[in-house]
Amino acid sequence: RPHTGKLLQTRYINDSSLVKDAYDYVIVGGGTSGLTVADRLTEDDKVTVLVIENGPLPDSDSVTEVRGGFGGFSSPYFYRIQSSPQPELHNASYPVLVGNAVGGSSAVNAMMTVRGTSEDYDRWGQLFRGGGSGRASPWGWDGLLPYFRKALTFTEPDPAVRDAVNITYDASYWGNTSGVFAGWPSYQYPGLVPQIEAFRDIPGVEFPPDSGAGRAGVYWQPSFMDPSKVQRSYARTGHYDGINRTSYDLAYNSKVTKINIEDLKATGVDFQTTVKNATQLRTVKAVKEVVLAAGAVHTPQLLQLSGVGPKKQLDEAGIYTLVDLPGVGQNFQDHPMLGVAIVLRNFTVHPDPMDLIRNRNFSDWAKEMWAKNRTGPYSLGIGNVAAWLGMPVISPERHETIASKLEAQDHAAYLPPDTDPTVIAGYKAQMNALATSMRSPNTAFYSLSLYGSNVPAGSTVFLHPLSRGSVRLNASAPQSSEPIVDYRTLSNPLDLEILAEFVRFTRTYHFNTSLAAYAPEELMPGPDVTSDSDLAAYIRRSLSPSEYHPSGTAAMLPRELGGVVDEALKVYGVRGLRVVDASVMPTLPGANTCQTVYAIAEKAADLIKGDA
Ligand SMILES: Cc1cc2nc3c(=O)[nH]c(=O)nc-3n(C[C@H](O)[C@H](O)[C@H](O)COP(=O)(O)OP(=O)(O)OC[C@H]3O[C@@H](n4cnc5c(N)ncnc54)[C@H](O)[C@@H]3O)c2cc1C
Repeated sequence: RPHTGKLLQTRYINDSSLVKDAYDYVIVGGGTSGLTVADRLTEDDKVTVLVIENGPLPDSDSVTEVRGGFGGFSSPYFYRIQSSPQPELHNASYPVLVGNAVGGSSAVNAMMTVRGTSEDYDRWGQLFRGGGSGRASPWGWDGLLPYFRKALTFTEPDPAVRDAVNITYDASYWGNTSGVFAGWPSYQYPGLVPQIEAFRDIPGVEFPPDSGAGRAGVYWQPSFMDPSKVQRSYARTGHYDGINRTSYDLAYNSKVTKINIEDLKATGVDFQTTVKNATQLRTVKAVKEVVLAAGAVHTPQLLQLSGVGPKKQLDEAGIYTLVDLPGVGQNFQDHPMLGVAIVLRNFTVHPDPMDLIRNRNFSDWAKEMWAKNRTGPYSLGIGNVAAWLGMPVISPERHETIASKLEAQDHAAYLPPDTDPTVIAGYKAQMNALATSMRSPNTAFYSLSLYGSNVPAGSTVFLHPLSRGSVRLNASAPQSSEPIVDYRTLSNPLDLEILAEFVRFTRTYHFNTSLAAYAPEELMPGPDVTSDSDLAAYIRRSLSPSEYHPSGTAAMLPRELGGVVDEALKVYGVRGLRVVDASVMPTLPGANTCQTVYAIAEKAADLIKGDA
């Protein structure tokens, strides 16, 4: 057999002949959620699990390095997918970034570790309870908080850095039992302090005690970083490497092509492994369950390829429909980003991030600190402080009007004409829930990360967009091509009105607070761009549809609301099949998605164990 002893020892498999015929659970996708669930299930040594991962096993500093956070678009560990042209954005097409490696998107993300507010998760429960209290739901804030705690091991920041810039946190919102770490860099820029303080001049802005408190406001958040190694901490390091269990196999460079479903029960999967340009085809059986963890772009693709999805679309692709489930691939959501650039001409707080380039003494010191003991500015990722604010704070004057307009909309008009009535009903329920959230200060719609330089802020992020996109098979080559990803950005025109309020609020933050003393000057969109129509034109030119948080395409919703999975994450109409990844989020959380994915996966593992 063409394998090496080394591979057997580490239990990473890249030769499918080493895969056994059957496992208790077959997990599709060795990413953030897949490895978390696999680790937890194999804590019982009688349980056998195979994880099948399409991507390679990276051995690269580009994955582990924390410096700067997001490593750019050119990583070899992304799928190569371009969105369909976006009609509301001058028909531009955008890269759809998702990780393609052991560790999935957790291996390539920007390492910001945040969770949404309590209302974000209570809303999930409400959608199952006709708008009633979501708090009582297993997926409400109270139901999820134990899993947020379980998902990460929190470590405290260095006291000197903490005191220098007033980092606040409350460890009671965190846990210490996971192999995935939430850590802190050993350096922060001093300019962050006045930039945080300026928010005190804005009515309604709160300063919650911790990023994990479930409350909107301005707060510090850790990074997905192993503080002792000062390296990325992710699903692979936390839930696979170093875990010595012979019951836990991981086949990489291996693509699942189909879920096998017999008599409406998932019995296993077909997959192909690429070894030295040769392709091996295999089938493996799942004695108990097949668990989908392929992410929000590929999980719906795989369901559709296996005959579970909207019948009309499957017919077009020549795929026999086993279960007509109209919600599969619908309800696609991501966080759009809009640049607003305002420079503070008199801001002279140093060192600042530009000094790494401009100031020789500072950059020499930074290099020395890093070389000596991995401390200093090079231990900083994308940043650790941001504002997460609700619409009553962002737009005290207009939010009520926008919420009322949302309730009065003919919601079907903003989905494609052939949308199934159940999916429309789900969209309406979501929009009504979001109209309520728009009136609450504790659902963050807007976020702005701070960097401590004379251009204080990054892009504004739209945390609860109203537009919904889709992921569907490419009917001309369903098996061999990537799915068609359509963000449908700005398809609900109220999104434009909300984004215009974001620009106006970002101006307020720079010009009407203590930052005004630093001589702000607006570079983008520019001081003359003030009317609704000029702002809309700017937004259409500048908006990016994605912060790389694809979600919602196998939504946990009642079936009559276009749902794909129930509250136990089981796919409607098929036994022995669950989804455990970002696809199940019915609405996005008002936060980057990775921490929520870990919490969903931790909870999923308990649900699966409970049924075994
Ligand atoms: C560039 C980037 C930056 C980001 N920054 C942040 C951030 O700073 N903070 C944050 O909280 N979130 C961030 N995110 C989002 C976050 O990382 C994701 O939401 C989360 O990791 C998704 O987890 P998942 O389990 O749903 O999917 P993934 O982790 O993507 O895992 C899916 C896995 O399934 C595999 N797969 C797919 N199809 C198949 C198949 N047919 N057969 C076998 N395997 C398959 C994939 O290769 C992949 O490894 C970022 C994401 C990206 C891409």
